[in-house]
Amino acid sequence: MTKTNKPDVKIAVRNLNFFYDNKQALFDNTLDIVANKVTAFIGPSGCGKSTHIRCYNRMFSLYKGHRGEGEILFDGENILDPKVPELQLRHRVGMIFQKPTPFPMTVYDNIAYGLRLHGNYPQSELDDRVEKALRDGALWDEVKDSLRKPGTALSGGQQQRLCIARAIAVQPEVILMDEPCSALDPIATAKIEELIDELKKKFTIVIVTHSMQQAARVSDYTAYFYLGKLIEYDDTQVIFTSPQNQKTEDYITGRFG
Ligand SMILES: Nc1ncnc2c1ncn2[C@@H]1O[C@H](COP(=O)(O)OP(=O)(O)OP(=O)(O)O)[C@@H](O)[C@H]1O
Repeated sequence: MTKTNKPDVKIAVRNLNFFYDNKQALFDNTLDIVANKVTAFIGPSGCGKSTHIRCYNRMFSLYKGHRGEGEILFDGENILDPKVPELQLRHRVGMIFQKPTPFPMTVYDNIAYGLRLHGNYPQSELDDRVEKALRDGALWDEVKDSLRKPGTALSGGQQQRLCIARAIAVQPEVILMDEPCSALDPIATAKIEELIDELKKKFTIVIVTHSMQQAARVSDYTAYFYLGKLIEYDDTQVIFTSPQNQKTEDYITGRFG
């Protein structure tokens, strides 16, 4: 099922096809990402989940020969159009990767980096914004006495929350998360999941996950991909309790994949 005509659609994807040179990786993907909700992308390895979300910030444009066709309407504007400036797009769409990627600098500077890039704040305001981002990233209490330590000295789970805090510091509208917990233990994973629940009040979140339990726990909507095609997209509860497509059912019941 494809969700259409929702008043609070943040990203409307229409007939998205994607090519790595001659190899087609996505086929006619059409779906709506609803604002201030969590949408999970699930499916077996290599089915195009990462390829799909990376189109939302046009990350592929870094590579010659990788191209997306169709439309990705972000608040109505087609962000596949090269006329939409990349810097502006990456400001609006934050991204969290599988492995935490703190910059090789202090905890403070990890957050301040993007703020300095996008604004010219006096020191006291910069301090306030860094603190707010770390609070919103559920990390402040753990790092407030070690802001001058390297970000890379934090634990894996803390590093991932640092990356989330860094992403939200510049106040994006959408946060993409590509398997954000796959390198984390269950306790660190639980903290990120709690945080996701909190963040959706302010941001629209799209998460790629290999864990169906995680998709069921954190998301409002779930999209099932297979071989680059969007097979089914619906309320998470529907996908996990009464999927309409046999392929989805086979996947979520573990008969396949
Ligand atoms: N840089 C690339 N060059 C060529 N083909 C690629 C490239 N990246 C991905 N692919 C191919 O595109 C298809 C979709 O890959 P993608 O990484 O999007 O899938 P995925 O569902 O996110 O997989 P996983 O769950 O393993 O991360 C696969 O067939 C993959 O081999």
